[in-house]
Amino acid sequence: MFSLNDIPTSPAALFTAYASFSASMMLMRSMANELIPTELRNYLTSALRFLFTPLSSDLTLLIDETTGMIRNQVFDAAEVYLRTKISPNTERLRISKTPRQKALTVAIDKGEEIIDTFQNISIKWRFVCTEPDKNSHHSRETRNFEVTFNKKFKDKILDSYLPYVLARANAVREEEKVVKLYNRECPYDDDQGGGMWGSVNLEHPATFETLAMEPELKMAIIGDLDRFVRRREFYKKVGKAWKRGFLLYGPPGTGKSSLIAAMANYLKFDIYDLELTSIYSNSDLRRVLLSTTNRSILVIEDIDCSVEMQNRNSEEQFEASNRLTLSGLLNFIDGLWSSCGDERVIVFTTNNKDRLDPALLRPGRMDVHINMSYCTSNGFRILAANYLGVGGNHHRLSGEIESLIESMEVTPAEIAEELMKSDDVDFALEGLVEFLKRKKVEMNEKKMLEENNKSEVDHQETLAEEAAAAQTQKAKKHKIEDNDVRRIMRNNTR
Ligand SMILES: Nc1ncnc2c1ncn2[C@@H]1O[C@H](COP(=O)(O)OP(=O)(O)OP(=O)(O)O)[C@@H](O)[C@H]1O
Ligand SMILES: [Mg+2]
Repeated sequence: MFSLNDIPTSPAALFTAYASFSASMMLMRSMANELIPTELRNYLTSALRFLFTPLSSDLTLLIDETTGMIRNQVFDAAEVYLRTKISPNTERLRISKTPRQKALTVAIDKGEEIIDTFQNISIKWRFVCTEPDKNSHHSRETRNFEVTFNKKFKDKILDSYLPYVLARANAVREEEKVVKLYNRECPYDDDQGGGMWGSVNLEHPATFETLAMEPELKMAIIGDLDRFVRRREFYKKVGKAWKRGFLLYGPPGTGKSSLIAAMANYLKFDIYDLELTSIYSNSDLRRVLLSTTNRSILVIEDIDCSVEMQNRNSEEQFEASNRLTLSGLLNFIDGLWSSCGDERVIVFTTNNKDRLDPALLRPGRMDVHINMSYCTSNGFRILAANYLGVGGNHHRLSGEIESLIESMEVTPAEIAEELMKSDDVDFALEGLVEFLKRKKVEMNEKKMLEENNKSEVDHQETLAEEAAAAQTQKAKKHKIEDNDVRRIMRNNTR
């Protein structure tokens, strides 16, 4: 029998009693672990906890990592959201980084708590992990978040706070998104998500700020892209596929590919670089296009050269009837995207707009045509700021450079190449002046040569024309002579 006299009073006795109590608890726990299956044990623990917890004013929501086989989006969002809420009081953090990531991911560790406030409501998050059952091969660690707050705010938490967490997480993901470049030639895909496309991170640093283009044109393109991504409902209302086509044309080195990279970096859309010459049939094309994702840019470079795919010999084709043609491609892209693609941008580039198939130019096909042309003074200023860190118009040589640029055809790529030759501003700009002058002389010489050639050709043509005229005259004369002969002969026979 237990009596009050049995209660230990001295510290030593208290310690001994506590030690023996703990030992027997541990023994009981380990016996229970062996005898009672995990599920039942978990159930009993939570039932007992529920029975013995005094009625609380708090409510706790459980957010499991998965729902059945599928990941729970609220869990994933919470994980991202809580990364932004880590306070200096947090004691343990988990750090990770995949090869693709640029920065470390910092996340809370199991058992850690984070206190958040939303509209003056205090919300406690706890990250809970349960160990896998050692006796079962299939069991794995389960992870969930517990969200605890005052019961009276239940509706506000469910209707406003959790949607807010989801939206914030999406925004963070957008910010952190690494734009990818998919290419069918690329042999690997780190994320294993590209299907038949290999991918690498798009490391192209081009942004709209660094692009040498007329500011108005730049603003117009940015405005167009902004409008496009905002207009989901509009496209739905008018029954059009939510896509936008761009045709970029201009000489090599004027920034067509750079503009595509700038668009991708701006929209945070992945790029699918489609090499049409590697596609042999419509079914091939369908498979490839179907494996691209929404919110992406499909790029077909040098479309005028790709048109030559029509001329491949029939042995290379799987079947003649299945042969890939440009208009087939366009119809297919239109059809496909009308039915299953959302928020797609398609960009064609060409060096020769005049050589393009009219099917590509007809209204409604490529929504925006952009002429990427030779460098202007404005373009030079941007390049000088990018490459040398100077406001291009503040240098003693700026005036000379700008008037040279305005008087000739020089591409941004050529200017960029010159500016890269030295870190020394004076040296680089002097080099650029030299280059521009040399190029101008060469261009003038070429022009003169062409003109000479032309006048030589003209002269030859004139000579040829004169010779032809003389020949005609001669022929006519012969005729007259002949006629004369005939007349004389006729006269003679009379
Ligand atoms: N408008 C520009 N603004 C900034 N840099 C540019 C511009 N145009 C060209 N460059 C520079 O020149 C390089 C080549 O340009 P880019 O590949 O974009 O030209 P392109 O028009 O696509 O040429 P191609 O017709 O040969 O494909 C770029 O990497 C960039 O450094
Ligand atoms: Mg290019």
